Amino acid sequence: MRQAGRSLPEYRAARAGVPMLESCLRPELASEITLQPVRRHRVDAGIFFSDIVIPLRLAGVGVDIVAGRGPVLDAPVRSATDVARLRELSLAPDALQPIRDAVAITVAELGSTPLIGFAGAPFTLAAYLVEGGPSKDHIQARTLMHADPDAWHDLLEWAADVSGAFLRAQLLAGASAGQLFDSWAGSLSRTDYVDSVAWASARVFDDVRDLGAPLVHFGVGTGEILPDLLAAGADVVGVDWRIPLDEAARRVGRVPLQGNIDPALLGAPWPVLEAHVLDVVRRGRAAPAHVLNLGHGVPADTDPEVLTRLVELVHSLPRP
Ligand SMILES: Cc1c2[nH]c(c1CCC(=O)O)Cc1[nH]c(c(CCC(=O)O)c1C)Cc1[nH]c(c(CCC(=O)O)c1C)Cc1[nH]c(c(C)c1CCC(=O)O)C2
Repeated sequence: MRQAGRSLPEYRAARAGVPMLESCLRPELASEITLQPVRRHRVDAGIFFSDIVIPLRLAGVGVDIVAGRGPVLDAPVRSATDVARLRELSLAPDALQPIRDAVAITVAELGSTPLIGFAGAPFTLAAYLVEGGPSKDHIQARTLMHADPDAWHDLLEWAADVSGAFLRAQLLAGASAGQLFDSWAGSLSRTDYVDSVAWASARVFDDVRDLGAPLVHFGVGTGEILPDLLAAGADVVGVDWRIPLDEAARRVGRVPLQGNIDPALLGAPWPVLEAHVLDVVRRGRAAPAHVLNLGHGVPADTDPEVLTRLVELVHSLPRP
């Protein structure tokens, strides 16, 4: 349950006075925040507390996370010249040390509970880099894709390499699985995804495949491209809340699925949420395996008791 920590008072206490990206780069703090929701909700795996823009920051890109808004760049990357300047930046071997340290501390504390590592997919990172911040339709990024295909290629290649290094560092330090978040891939036509984006996500998976960890590929609004997310090299396909898992299984074939509780229902009365969770579990049986989670992040105002109760409900169900 991504950003489960954000709804916790202990998260807000730990983060008090520390900027978001700074908290990701203090290994003891990042580890503590990763462990908080695992301790409280007794979920079956933790997700590493970090952010998709951390490898950009560590490579020297001027980026910050503005509360309530998201990642904001000092200077957007709009032209071939901007891309060439970006490509002069790279991750120094030592730059990822705080990430390795945080993962190592966390894995030691978690014991037999697995840790999921993650990275942002090149398109989603490019969407932030080109737009300079969060945007609705990622128009400028999608324009650059067609206006200057060579610059687009070079931008995605660079993003794939820093993201791949970020994910690889987590897996080498002890994370048990890796998830690639292409949060904004749903804004692309299928043709654009297949022709101009999928190769770069495949490049990230290729960077870590030799490590043998299961790899999850997730995007928001990606019902039309689920088979393409699989084809990029994933072992598991993540599904948002928009299509039911039995339909997702029909689209991707016999592949493990992850998903897809609608985050909006966390604020609904318990019987409504309970019926929804049971329906998700029932439809998930159409896949050969199902990793139950939310279709997207936990809303910050979610009552933590609801999350704990949801986990208890799922643990009480008979295993297939
Ligand atoms: C697009 C994206 C980002 N970051 C991430 C994505 C991809 C997943 C997705 O589709 O949501 C991924 C991410 N971000 C974070 C994690 C770590 C795991 C976790 O805490 O759940 C993960 C896996 C921490 C975080 N990343 C962020 C927070 C919230 C910080 C806070 O409010 O305290 C956390 C816990 C901030 C962030 N970072 C980003 C956004 C859009 C925001 C929200 C801005 C806001 O609304 O305040 C970029």
